[in-house]
Amino acid sequence: CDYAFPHQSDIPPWQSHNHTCTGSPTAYAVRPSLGKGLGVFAAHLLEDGAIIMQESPAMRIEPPPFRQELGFVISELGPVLRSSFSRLQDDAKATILSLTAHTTGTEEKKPGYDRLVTIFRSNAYNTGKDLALFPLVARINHSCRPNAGYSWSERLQKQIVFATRKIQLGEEISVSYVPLMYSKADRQKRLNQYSFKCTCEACSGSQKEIEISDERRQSIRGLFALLEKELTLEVARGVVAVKKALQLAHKSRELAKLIEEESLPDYYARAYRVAAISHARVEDWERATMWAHKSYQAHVISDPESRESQDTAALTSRFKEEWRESLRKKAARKS
Ligand SMILES: C[S@@+](CC[C@H](N)C(=O)[O-])C[C@H]1O[C@@H](n2cnc3c(N)ncnc32)[C@H](O)[C@@H]1O
Repeated sequence: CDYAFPHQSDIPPWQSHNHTCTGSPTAYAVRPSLGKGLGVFAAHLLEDGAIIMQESPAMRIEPPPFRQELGFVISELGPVLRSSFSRLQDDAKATILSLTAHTTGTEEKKPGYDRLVTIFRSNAYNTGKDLALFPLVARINHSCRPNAGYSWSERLQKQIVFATRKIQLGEEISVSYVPLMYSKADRQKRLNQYSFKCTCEACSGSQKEIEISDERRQSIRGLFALLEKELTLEVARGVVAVKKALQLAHKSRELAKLIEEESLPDYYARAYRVAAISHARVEDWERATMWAHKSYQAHVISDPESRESQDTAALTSRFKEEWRESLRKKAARKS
């Protein structure tokens, strides 16, 4: 049972230190997407985990405080944007101004709104502490069942977009703009910021399909809340605690299954980590190792040196060691 979990060789070549290529220029093509303006399409078959884009920000700002309920206050955001924009080279300014400014038709009449604010609001990504514009990534449309994920790489100082399942030649590449653990109606409320009615696969199914999807997403939210509340690396001891931990381990598998069934790649790494720790609590080291490694694989795509990659690599090694030790003890008892 000496399974190999070769962390280093799991690192995609484009993420290795001596790899200088910035991603295949032919992985995607930007062209019109019916009813959505421009979109990004696969220029050849993309395997799960394949890099699609790596892009440096054309503009990056440290935003004013995010106000609960209000979001960013335009009177605070506008001056920061204008000041940062004024310092850019002319070609960067032109690229930014060429991005689509999606408006609701009423807000541009509000004080402080201008084209730059609107462009930022409809195209910017959060990199953790900053807001940034990536002109190519900005052409990727939204789906509530996306086929790609994105992540800010602190090491590369780039936004990475990668396939989260196999993407066929000519298929549109999509990411999610909003948290996906909500019902169609709630997602649409959040998408109002981008002023479009989502017609993705998850939103345009039959009434029955939408109900099933809404229920699944609600269960996913509930399971995360339940399991993350109990997440500890301490092994459960005593009949009652073990019984409860076994139930939670079972629920963690249910969570991973629901997320895979609903195709929500943004949550894979998180759900697999929850499953790993839930199985470690009941000393099911084989499953704990397998889930930890799956979580690591989901994290390492975007940045092998991120805190999350390091954390899940460490968990995998630790659980693998426990697994080996438990097998040794079992063999000793038999002999
Ligand atoms: C970040 S931009 C994406 C690229 C944009 N389509 C373009 O032409 O530049 C976001 C805007 O694209 C459009 N969009 C994105 N996803 C969409 C979807 N699923 N359905 C309809 N429109 C969408 C909306 O107008 C939205 O405000």
